[in-house]
Amino acid sequence: MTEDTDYEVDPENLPRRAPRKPLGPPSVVVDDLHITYRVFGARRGGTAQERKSLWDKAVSLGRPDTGPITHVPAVRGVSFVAHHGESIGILGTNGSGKSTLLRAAAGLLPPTSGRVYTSAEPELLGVNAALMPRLTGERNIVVGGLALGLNAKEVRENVPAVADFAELGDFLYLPMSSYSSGMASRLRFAISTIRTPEILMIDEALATGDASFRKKSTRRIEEIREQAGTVFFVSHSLASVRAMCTRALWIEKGKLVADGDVDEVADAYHAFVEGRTDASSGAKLR
Ligand SMILES: Nc1ncnc2c1ncn2[C@@H]1O[C@H](COP(=O)(O)OP(=O)(O)OP(=O)(O)O)[C@@H](O)[C@H]1O
Repeated sequence: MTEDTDYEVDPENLPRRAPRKPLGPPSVVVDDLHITYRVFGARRGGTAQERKSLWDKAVSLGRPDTGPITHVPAVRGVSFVAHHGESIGILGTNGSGKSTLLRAAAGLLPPTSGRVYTSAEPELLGVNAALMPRLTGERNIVVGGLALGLNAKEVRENVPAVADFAELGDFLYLPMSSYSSGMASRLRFAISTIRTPEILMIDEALATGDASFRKKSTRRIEEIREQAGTVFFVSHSLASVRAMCTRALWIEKGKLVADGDVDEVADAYHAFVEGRTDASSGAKLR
């Protein structure tokens, strides 16, 4: 077993994927996207290229302890077109660039080069989605709802349903700092899906939920997809990706090595993490 294949999720516990419908128009177009992080003062030395860059010298000026900037190419030339009505799993081993790709597609990271076009503002739901730990669950629902564009009346009307979906019980009136990670992650999911977003991006949000919550959230994602939204889902759980997605992108070392039917890509990825094939064999699926 490897850390990249989650055997804890019993596929029998997940609802069956709905039959595929004809796809709608494009919702997200990613064109030759490159994202390179710049890490300041990561180490002394650096390559000749790094030492030569005037920009790098300029930003290090006056900081004698700072080594040259290290460039971390997290996404390298990824292109794909997502359509309304698709749910797309993003697979890849640790550090392969999944979260970076998702954050860039959500407009939270500027491309180093390349373009991202979206038909609506994507809703990014992640384990780090910003809720406020000192506020109660109830206040966080209100703040989150307002941030999503609901009016005060709609927010008030939605509080009981969100609290119920997140299974908060009496914790609704306690600060979020007292919540377990599972409870906090259920609340994030419930808030982010108060209204049906056109493009929903989920980064491992379901990983901490128990089997029954995963079932419930999988159904909600299915509803969003059926209402012709596009769902992106980054997860290490192959079972969840297979259950929830119609298509999968597999990235390794920042490059897209496979893009196709979820079962075919998941099989190729599974064989790769089990050490039976190399990543290049997945490229056939593209
Ligand atoms: N803020 C950052 N600054 C510098 N490098 C980063 C930053 N965030 C990610 N990286 C690097 O970019 C690469 C891709 O990271 P990313 O988090 O996108 O991968 P991932 O596939 O989502 O990983 P995981 O499965 O472990 O969550 C990694 O080498 C990582 O170390």
